[in-house]
Amino acid sequence: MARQNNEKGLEELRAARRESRPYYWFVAIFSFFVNMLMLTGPLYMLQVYDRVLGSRSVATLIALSVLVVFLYGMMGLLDYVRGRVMGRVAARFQNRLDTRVFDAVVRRSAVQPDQLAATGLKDLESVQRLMASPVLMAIFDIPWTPVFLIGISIFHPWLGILAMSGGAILIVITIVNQWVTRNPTQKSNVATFQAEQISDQLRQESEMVQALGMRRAAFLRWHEARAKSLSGQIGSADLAGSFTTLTRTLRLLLQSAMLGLGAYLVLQGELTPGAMIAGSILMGRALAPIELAIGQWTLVERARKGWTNLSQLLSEVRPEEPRTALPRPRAKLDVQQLTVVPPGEQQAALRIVSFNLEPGQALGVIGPSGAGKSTLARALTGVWRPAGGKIRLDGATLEQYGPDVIGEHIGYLPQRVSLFDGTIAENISRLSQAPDDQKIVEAAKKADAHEMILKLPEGYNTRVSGAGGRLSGGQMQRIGLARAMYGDPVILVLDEPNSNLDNEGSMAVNKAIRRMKEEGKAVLIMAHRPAAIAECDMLLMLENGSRSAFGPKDEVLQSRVKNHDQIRKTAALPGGVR
Ligand SMILES: Nc1ncnc2c1ncn2[C@@H]1O[C@H](COP(=O)(O)OP(=O)(O)OP(=O)(O)O)[C@@H](O)[C@H]1O
Repeated sequence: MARQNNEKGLEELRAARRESRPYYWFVAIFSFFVNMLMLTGPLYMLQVYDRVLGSRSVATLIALSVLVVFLYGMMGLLDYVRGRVMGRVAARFQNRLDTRVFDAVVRRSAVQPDQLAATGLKDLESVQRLMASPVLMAIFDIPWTPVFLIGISIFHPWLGILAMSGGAILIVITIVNQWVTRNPTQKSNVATFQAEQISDQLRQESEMVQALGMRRAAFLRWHEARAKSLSGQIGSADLAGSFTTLTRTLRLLLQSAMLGLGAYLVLQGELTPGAMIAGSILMGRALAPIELAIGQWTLVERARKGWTNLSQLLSEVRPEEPRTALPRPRAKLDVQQLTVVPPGEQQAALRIVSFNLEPGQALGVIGPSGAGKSTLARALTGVWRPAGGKIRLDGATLEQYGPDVIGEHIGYLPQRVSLFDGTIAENISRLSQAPDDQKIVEAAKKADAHEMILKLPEGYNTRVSGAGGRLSGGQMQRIGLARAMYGDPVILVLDEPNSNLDNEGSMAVNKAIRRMKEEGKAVLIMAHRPAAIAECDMLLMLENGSRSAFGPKDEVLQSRVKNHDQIRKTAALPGGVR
């Protein structure tokens, strides 16, 4: 069932892997020669024992040795080249999927920040690591194992039987290893991930941890997760280690057993001493790839899990369809019967809400905490998709524009502004590859942040961090407003713009709203405070996710006052509302 659901993602991963098919052939052909050249050692041994020692010819020994040096040199070269090719194939695979996986991670994190989203990029890296590792090369070598085993059988059938039984035991150990280590490895990976998450969060909130005297409690919480992760890691390393030791010991034992059996056959006159030594070496070569695979099983297991996670992520977050480019819209917003269900929730946070906004208007969205104001802002900026109803910008639904284009047309100032590591200019230009200085300054001026930025030590080149660094809450909000206005959007969505602002800051926001209106654009302001709706012409009241009033500001306010009076009067009557 899960396989079925992941089919689309699997197909994408396989397509990316298929792109390097010619290189796999190249590596397979190189592997053929490498494995043929692996016979150099046993054949040299055979010749030295059976020919050189018999004939006592130094010249033959020198000639053979020169040949062996050359052949080993060739083998080393081919092995090195195939390793480099696979390293590049792995990098190519990762490169091909980087954009797609990154996009899927960002889109999923916005609506469902779960483990699948958090580990997406690491999952891709784990697959890439396996592809570039010697384990994958071992897969190209494993088909040669039977060939070597047959080679041993040619020396003597009994030697062949012993080698094949040894090989069979190793294969059984590989299967048991995979079966036994899968769960502990996965559990340990999950525990490690949780410990990392806790430490990341505590680091980000270090100020609060310090200020509230939470250091000890925070440490204990992290330590508990860390201890779980460590014990998980030790457990799975112990398990993996015991299998590695078991296989290594078994291989050494088998090699000696081969020698012992070979010696017996030599004594019986059924085998030459050269064949005895060569058989033992050949068996070592035959079983080496299996031993390598077992030794590196954690890598294989991590990549396998990564592959499954990626296929699920890519199946659930499908690529965006290419869209026909639409002309720059007018500031006409039409919201019809909008219902929004927060990701992972059953209950709608907005229910059948309709309203419209014309160019040159500002709409205040007010209502108590939890009424659905931020939910509306997220839906209008395309972060959360409507579960029902439509949002139309100048006639076209938001999906018809595509997420990046929507960002250009609808500027958004979230309730909690956070900046990215970089300069203020880079932040205002939304980390654009080709930032336009003129547009940056223009946006800052519109947000009335220009003077404030110039006063900072390095002006627009002042570096800031995720949490703002040296900036105050109000300064961050003004830079957030400039970022929202970068690129001249037609609609501006401001979620609680005044929450961190002083009087001057609030006036700056009001000025920005006035200017947008004069330019024929539209603004939506989600607000608690009356100061924030001073510039609004229209008012939308939300209560418990539903529209309780919508219309010109004064009318809505008056009707609310009337209602209020009415309620008060009713309450005053005997038996009225108490
Ligand atoms: N990410 C989320 N996941 C699940 N539920 C959410 C999420 N965000 C908001 N909600 C729920 O949606 C409802 C509306 O929340 P919303 O943030 O839109 O309210 P709000 O009017 O903006 O409140 P405030 O004025 O306090 O910011 C709440 O019941 C809240 O619990």
